[in-house]
Amino acid sequence: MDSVIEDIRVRKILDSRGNPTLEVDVITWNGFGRAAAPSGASTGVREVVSFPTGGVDGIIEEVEDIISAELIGMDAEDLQEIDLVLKEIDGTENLSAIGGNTTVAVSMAVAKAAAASYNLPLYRFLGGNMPSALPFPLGNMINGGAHAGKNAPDIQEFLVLPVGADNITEAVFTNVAVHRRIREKIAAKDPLFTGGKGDEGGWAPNLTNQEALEIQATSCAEISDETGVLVKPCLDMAASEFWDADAEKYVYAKEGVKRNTGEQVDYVNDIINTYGMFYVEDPIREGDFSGFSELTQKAGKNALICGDDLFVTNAEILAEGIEKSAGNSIIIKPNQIGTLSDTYATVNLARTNQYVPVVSHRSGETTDETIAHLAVAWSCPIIKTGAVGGERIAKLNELIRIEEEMSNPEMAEIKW
Ligand SMILES: C=C(OP(=O)(O)O)C(=O)O
Ligand SMILES: [Mg+2]
Repeated sequence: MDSVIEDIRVRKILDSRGNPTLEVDVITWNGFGRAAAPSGASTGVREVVSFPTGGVDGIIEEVEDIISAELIGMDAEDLQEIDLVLKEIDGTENLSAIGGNTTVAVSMAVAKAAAASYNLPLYRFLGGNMPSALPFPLGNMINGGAHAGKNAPDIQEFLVLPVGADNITEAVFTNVAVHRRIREKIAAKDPLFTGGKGDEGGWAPNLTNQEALEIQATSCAEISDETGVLVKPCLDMAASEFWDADAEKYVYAKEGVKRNTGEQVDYVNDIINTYGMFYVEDPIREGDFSGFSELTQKAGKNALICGDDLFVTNAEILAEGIEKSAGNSIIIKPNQIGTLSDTYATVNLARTNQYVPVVSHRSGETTDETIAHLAVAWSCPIIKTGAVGGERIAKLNELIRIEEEMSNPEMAEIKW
């Protein structure tokens, strides 16, 4: 009774790039949940469709009525059933009728309303009896590729992971210390650097990939020494973005270098060994399971080889990856698959096969903090959600609050 849905509101709001997105309110007899959908710039081709043709404006008039007609009167606790109804309302394989961003915002708002109906925080409602592990924050330091201007590096994200942090506060402030140090080093190298940032709050400098790698590595080493908290360099290469399908080469425009798949595998393996990379996401283009598998064989003991565009949070595609030993980690973005139930199924499959699940933001975000709760509830040991910027710190600060609330908090164990 407490969690029976009484009303649903859908509105158009801004995301961090200034694009429209959807926010959904779900009101139950004794609770309220609000969630908003993010959006990607370097999206995987097998993701569900965010919005149908016409975007948010094309659906905003009718979608509230369509969803309300089915969901009002249902119990928000029955999340799996509600997710099935959402998929039925859409009626397509890839959620292209009402959009995966619509379904995911409703799905998350329903879960939050159910939790609120019983006065529970979302991480406890979903995670059961008192989860106590906090994820390590994978913080974005330098932006390139589709997330920055044309003079920035080809590699999309230079990230860091404070693996030596004892608690979440120490972890997020260590990341910020590296972020500041990196700015100083960029400015020392390029007197014209304006301090401009990319979509996820990392610096957007006029540097080659090589220069950015050096600055990232030395900043990590210096901050590790100064703070005593070991912080490791990581990357999201988003390699599909610079794969030339006709030439069958990875095109590094900044350096004027082209690499075939074998050369790309060797290049990434060298980077992992040279800089002690802890984590490399999408080092190989989407669809190339064998390239992923070759790199995982070479480097997978030393580093996490993570699939984002490769897996698109889809359990069926992950199953194919597991069978082919492609990667040892997976990015988890709820709006790539469209509902919380399907997101959870993918996390579960990953965990039972020793793939490290990394809950992630999108490059276009809102101040919605839901993913912080998902990472804790589902024991995902890493969360990728930037280091600075209002829409990024919304999640990081929520983790600080969650840690404060726990009776015996500890940092998660990252093992594979
Ligand atoms: C967060 C990412 O970017 P986007 O949201 O643009 O896919 C990513 O590629 O991991
Ligand atoms: Mg990615």
